[in-house]
Amino acid sequence: MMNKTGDRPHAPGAPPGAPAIAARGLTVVRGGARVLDGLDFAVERGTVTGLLGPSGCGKTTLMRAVVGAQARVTGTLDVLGRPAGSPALRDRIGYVTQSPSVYADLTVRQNLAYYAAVLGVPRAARAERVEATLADVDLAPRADALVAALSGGQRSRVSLAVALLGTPELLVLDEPTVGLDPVLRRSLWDLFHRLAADRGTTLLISSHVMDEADRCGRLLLMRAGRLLAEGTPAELRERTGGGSIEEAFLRLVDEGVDGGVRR
Ligand SMILES: Nc1ncnc2c1ncn2[C@@H]1O[C@H](COP(=O)(O)OP(=O)(O)OP(=O)(O)O)[C@@H](O)[C@H]1O
Repeated sequence: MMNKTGDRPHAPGAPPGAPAIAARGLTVVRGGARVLDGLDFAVERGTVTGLLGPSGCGKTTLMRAVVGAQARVTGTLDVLGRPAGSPALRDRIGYVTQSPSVYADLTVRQNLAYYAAVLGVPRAARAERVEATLADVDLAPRADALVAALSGGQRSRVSLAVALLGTPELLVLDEPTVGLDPVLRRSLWDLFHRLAADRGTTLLISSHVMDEADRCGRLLLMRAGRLLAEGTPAELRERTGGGSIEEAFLRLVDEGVDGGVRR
């Protein structure tokens, strides 16, 4: 199948089953420091993968590299079978940053209608796609409210809705549940799993809150620009003998697997 730009959907040599993200020796230098330092990992398609680590460990930088928005990236980084940043990936990836990027002086529905047009959703399908997306993020009751009048959590759901409009194959979400109440957090995680199960969407979701770890199918644990471990929550617990992912994380730090001082 050809896409809009006439490109093949997979890079030469990249099999259709290639991981959604494959990194080898991924390194990023910012302000003279290596903020990502030789990361090797893969994110399989159709998974909900959590990118966990303390504030400042490099999660946002990694996500920016994946979506092609980060300068000074070295090593290998393939996304959906193509080098990260390839123009052909643009409408196959949805990226939601920590700061909502929607228009405060438009209503929720007006924002979605505008972005549906920008994203090239056919005119005849737009209204239906907007309504379905409003329902997905649980914002139908606030559809006619100005974004300026919404709470922070509601605003971030409008940004999420914009990313969903394009039906991306890969969704990259930077701390989407920060500051949300537990009920809303649960409903968003349910939505993330539904997207993976029903549409085969791959989700890479960052959080600095370790208690969200068990909501993810797989985890990438980061610290200080390095990958401490990857696996399912159960695998990481088993490997470290820790009770919670937070304990597993601390054990990995103590073991010095991140290249820190070994005891
Ligand atoms: N523009 C910049 N120039 C130089 N260093 C930067 C720049 N932006 C970020 N950094 C540094 O890069 C490192 C990684 O930052 P990054 O934003 O990726 O971390 P993070 O894990 O997403 O943090 P948080 O959870 O607080 O969002 C930090 O040490 C930060 O100080």
